[in-house]
Amino acid sequence: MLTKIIETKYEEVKKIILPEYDIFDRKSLYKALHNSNREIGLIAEVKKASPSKGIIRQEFNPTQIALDYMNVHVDAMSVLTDELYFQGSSQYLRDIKELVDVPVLRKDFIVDSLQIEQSVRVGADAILLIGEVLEPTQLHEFYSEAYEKGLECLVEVHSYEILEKILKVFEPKILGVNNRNLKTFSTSILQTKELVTYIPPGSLLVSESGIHSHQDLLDVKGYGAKAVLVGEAFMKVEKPGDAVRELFGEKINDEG
Ligand SMILES: O=P(O)(O)OC[C@@H](O)[C@@H](O)c1c[nH]c2ccccc12
Repeated sequence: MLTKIIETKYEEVKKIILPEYDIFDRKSLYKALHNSNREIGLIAEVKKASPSKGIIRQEFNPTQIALDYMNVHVDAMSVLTDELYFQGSSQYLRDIKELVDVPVLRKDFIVDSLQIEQSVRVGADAILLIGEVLEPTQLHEFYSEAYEKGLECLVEVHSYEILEKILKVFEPKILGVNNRNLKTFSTSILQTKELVTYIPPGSLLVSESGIHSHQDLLDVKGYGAKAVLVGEAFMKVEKPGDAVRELFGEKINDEG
């Protein structure tokens, strides 16, 4: 599946028409997670569908979801912009960026530097770079290019093998362990536990995917994650904000 997604990306990149340059007030993802409102940083995801789960949220109103996330003070938001496989859109990201005052991560499969410029112009504060998709030197080039343009990167890996290769080249400031194997789609939060000892002390560790319960949250925090990236658990329920509070074991009262 990953191979197919990447093939599609290379085709899409050929057809990119860059939007007009616009001015956005960039926010730091690193700082937001580092100075989290909670015991562990939270990136809340806005995602309608995925190749592994199909449609996750039928009634999908991205700005409404973003407002709901704002109400419960998430530290950052992740917006899927891939259209074909995740039913996302860069327009969703732009709309959300204009509405919220937390950093917005563009969740897509970056394979070409044109997509970085596109991310700048649609208002992203950060982009995702996937270790399983890019060669380490290429990833590092994209990383530097993004930072030069005022964007930050979440560098994601699933396996130790890929992490090791990347760390030979550089140490990303924000490092994500994706608990989901992008080839098989199976998730296990133990992936975070397994890789945590190899994460450089200067990198902020984000545990991504497959976090559903308060216990999962406590577990990854116990392993040493400094932040979590959660999508499905919030998207499945009518009010994503309620699910945020539930995940953190916070009391939900009707007035709030
Ligand atoms: O919905 P979940 O299991 O909470 O996962 C969120 C996020 O980690 C996941 O959407 C994701 C992580 N890495 C990705 C790369 C591409 C697309 C999506 C992803």
